[in-house]
Amino acid sequence: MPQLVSSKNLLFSNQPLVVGVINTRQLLEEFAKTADPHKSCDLLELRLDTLNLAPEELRPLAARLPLPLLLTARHPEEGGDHHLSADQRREMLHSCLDLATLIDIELRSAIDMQDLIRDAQTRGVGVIGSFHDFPSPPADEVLQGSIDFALQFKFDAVKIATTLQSPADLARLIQLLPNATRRPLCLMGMGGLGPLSRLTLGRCGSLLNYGFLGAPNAPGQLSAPRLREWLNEI
Ligand SMILES: O=C1C[C@@](O)(C(=O)O)C[C@@H](O)[C@@H]1O
Repeated sequence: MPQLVSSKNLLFSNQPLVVGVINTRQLLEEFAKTADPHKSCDLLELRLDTLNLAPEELRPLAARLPLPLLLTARHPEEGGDHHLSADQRREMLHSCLDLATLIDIELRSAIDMQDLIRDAQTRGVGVIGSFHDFPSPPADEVLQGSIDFALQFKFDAVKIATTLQSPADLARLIQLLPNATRRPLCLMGMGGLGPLSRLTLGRCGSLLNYGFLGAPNAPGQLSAPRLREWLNEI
């Protein structure tokens, strides 16, 4: 069954949600014209760093997108495009904050971006604290420490994306989920075990599960429609 999630209750969903990534102008234009996108995903992530559009170009298209929006302007050291400075990323997020349901801020930028984080939360925009560790999952203490930091900083959800080298790495992520009672957790693997991890973690309680709409923007992503379909089936 496709899920109809209102912006307000999104972070309280008791079902795994699928995030479709929009990272090209072509996809942005296509989805701005789509009347019924509910089959493929529950919300759309706009990768502002990859799109790198001026607000005058971006806003009219973003305003026509038919699903709740998650805005991301990724830090260059966590996979962000165009080597954007903190000021540029803050400005990108700020210029579209009124259109957002959620924004994603790396935990490493929490202090730099704290005014934006509190501004967003005051306006009812949920803020995800994220951590991307590409080559392999860090030690359990680092994973748990990131979650604890995010909770102390009052992020509304925590997201961790990391390459998985073995099934044991996937098991370590699964074990984090039962501790997530205080805030939603969004966990995903990348690499060869990425697809399996996204299904398993989604079904074990990971809230936001990313899939591609055009071409993958991370190794190990499934397409959003397939992720949606398989999560519904298992
Ligand atoms: O952080 C994430 C997760 C992601 O990297 C993935 O692995 O699907 C895709 C990114 O667009 C998003 O910002």
